Parts: sequence; structure tokens; C-alpha cells
Amino acid sequence: MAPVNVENINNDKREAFKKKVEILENNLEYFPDFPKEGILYSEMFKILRTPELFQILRDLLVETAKEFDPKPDVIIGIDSKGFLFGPLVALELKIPFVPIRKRGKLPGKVKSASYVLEYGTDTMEMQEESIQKGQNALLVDDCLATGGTLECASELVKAFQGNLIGCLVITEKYELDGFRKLSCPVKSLMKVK
Ligand SMILES: O=P(O)(O)OC[C@H]1O[C@H](OP(=O)(O)OP(=O)(O)O)[C@H](O)[C@@H]1O
Ligand SMILES: Nc1ncnc2[nH]cnc12
Repeated sequence: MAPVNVENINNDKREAFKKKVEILENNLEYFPDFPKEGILYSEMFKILRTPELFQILRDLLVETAKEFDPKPDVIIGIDSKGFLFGPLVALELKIPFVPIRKRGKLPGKVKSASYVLEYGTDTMEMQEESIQKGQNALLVDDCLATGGTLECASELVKAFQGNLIGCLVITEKYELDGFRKLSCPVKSLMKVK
């Protein structure tokens, strides 16, 4: 039997991953001047409306989440679109999902932090005791733009003494260099304008 060529297998895997990303890229939709003039808003709801595409997106997110080292103990999803994707990853990895919500939506004791968005400002909150000190936390959201949202979420994780191992997003607005605001590894499936 011929020897197994690990390099070929890895190349094939990378190629398959890239092809799936291209399929998703072709199904993103762009809305100029939304929600404000000058913003090119990228939207992925067409992907969610199409089960075959949604499955591809889920698989890529799970595969990418598994690449983080150390491995996550908890997935933290950001209000609101992080709630669509974070739980898919958490369930597949069989680890807890925890939400970070916008101000005033979470009952009980919370910690809060404020941030500036590409198109506004806001405050986000996380429930006390939702993560344990030292837990490896992976933040999940749909989009990285200026990085303000993930920076704020990172501060919350640190306030809980969680160990932030990284951020996982679907789209990253490459012209805004949002990753520079973050002091952890950031992985995005697609770079968008
Ligand atoms: O990197 P940033 O500049 O901070 O922008 C990224 C954030 O902005 C969008 O959320 P939005 O506040 O529009 O909220 P939504 O998910 O409730 O629509 C997006 O879903 C990210 O969470
Ligand atoms: N989905 C999105 N598209 C473009 N810019 C954004 N800024 C925050 N979210 C965005």
C-alpha cells in the first residue's frame, strides 16, 4: 500500500475550506449607506435562509473554533448576531454558551462596560457567575468592524478574570483594522470591504 502523504491531505483540507469560504462570499449581500451614510453594510441572512449554506457556515465556524490553542472552555456570544452562531459552536464543542447582552436585558447581578461603535455608542452586560475565574473564553460575533464591540466584550471577560483565548467572527472589515484593538488572536472566515 502506498504511504499516506499527510501534506497532500492537509493541502486538500485547506483547498476544501477555501472553496467553502468562496461559496459563502458569493452569498453575502451588501447594502450601501446602511444604517448610516458611508457604511457599506454586509449581511449574511441569505446564508441563513439557505440550509445548505447555513450548514457550510456552521461547519467552517466549528472547524475554525477548534484551531484555537488553548481550547475554549466556554463560548461567549455577543448581542445580537453572536447569538445566532455562538450556540452552534458551543453545542458542537460540548461546552457552555454564555451571552453578553446590551444594557438592561439581563436580570440579576451584572457587570457592564461601554463602547463606541462604527455607528453609535452602547453598553454591554454579562451576568455574574456566568463564567468562572481562569476559564478559557472564546468570543463569537458576526462581524468585526472598528473592534469596539469585541474590545468591550474582552474587558468584560477580563473583569470576570476569564482567560480570553480569542475572537471568532464571520466577516472582518479589513480596511478598519479592528483587530488592532484586541490583544488576543482573531480569526475571521471572510475579509470584507
Ligand atoms: O467592530 P464594531 O465596530 O464594534 O462593530 C461590530 C458590531 O456591530 C454590529 O452590531 P450592532 O451593534 O449593529 O448590533 P446588532 O447585532 O444588535 O445588530 C455587529 O453585529 C457587531 O456586533
Ligand atoms: N454587518 C456590518 N457591515 C458593515 N459594517 C458593520 N459594522 C458593524 N456591523 C457591520
